[in-house]
Amino acid sequence: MLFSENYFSQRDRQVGSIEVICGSMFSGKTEELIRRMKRAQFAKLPVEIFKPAIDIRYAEKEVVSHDSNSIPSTPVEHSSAILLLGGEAKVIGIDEAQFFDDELPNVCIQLANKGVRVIVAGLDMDYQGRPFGPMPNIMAVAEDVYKVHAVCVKCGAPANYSYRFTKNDNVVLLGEKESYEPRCRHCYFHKIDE
Ligand SMILES: Nc1ncnc2c1ncn2[C@@H]1O[C@H](COP(=O)(O)OP(=O)(O)O)[C@@H](O)[C@H]1O
Ligand SMILES: Cc1cn([C@H]2C[C@H](O)[C@@H](COP(=O)(O)O)O2)c(=O)[nH]c1=O
Ligand SMILES: [Zn+2]
Repeated sequence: MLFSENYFSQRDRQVGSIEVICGSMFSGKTEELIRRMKRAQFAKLPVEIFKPAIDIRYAEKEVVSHDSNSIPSTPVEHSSAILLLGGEAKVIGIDEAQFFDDELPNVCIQLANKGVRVIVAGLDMDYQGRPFGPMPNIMAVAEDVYKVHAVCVKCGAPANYSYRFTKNDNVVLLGEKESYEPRCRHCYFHKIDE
């Protein structure tokens, strides 16, 4: 059984927790976040989902996967807004966490300490293979870290890296398949057929 489905039955207390879903682009992070949030809704738990306001790729007020699964969400500029807008939610989902500010780990800790199950999805690494934004610090304080993998577009192996082929050095560059592809370690570092 997943840790995430076991969280609220410890001696009749509602126990808060932090779960992280991480991996490269196209690895299924958003689908896994949506799956967990919908299961919480089936359990009739009050839920809220947040995403950074800059992420307007598919929809302004929805979290949308590359496979077009979606769930309503609230865009916020700063992580502190999650504390204000979380209300009475027992389960809080946060997508594209790599784009949030450095306060996000602290926000997650405060929520979990008051009994909220916090589920965070985000890129663990940027296009250069470096830890991305607040993700490493959230992973450090999480009870559970679940790493998912895409399929390497070059060789079909599990992909751990997001390869960017658009010439742009900014760490933040919103995009999809026109700018990025998932690659395994070998195909990422050997830059197969650039
Ligand atoms: N190379 C690939 N490997 C795996 N999934 C891919 C690939 N290219 C497209 N997809 C699609 O992306 C979906 C995952 O989308 P999503 O959950 O939004 O990923 P993430 O949030 O990690 O970017 C898969 O179910 C699949 O339909
Ligand atoms: C690697 C990398 C990605 N981005 C952007 C590109 C997309 O808009 C998101 C990731 O979305 P996904 O749901 O994980 O597919 O992040 C970026 O800005 N910088 C990067 O280095
Ligand atoms: Zn490969």
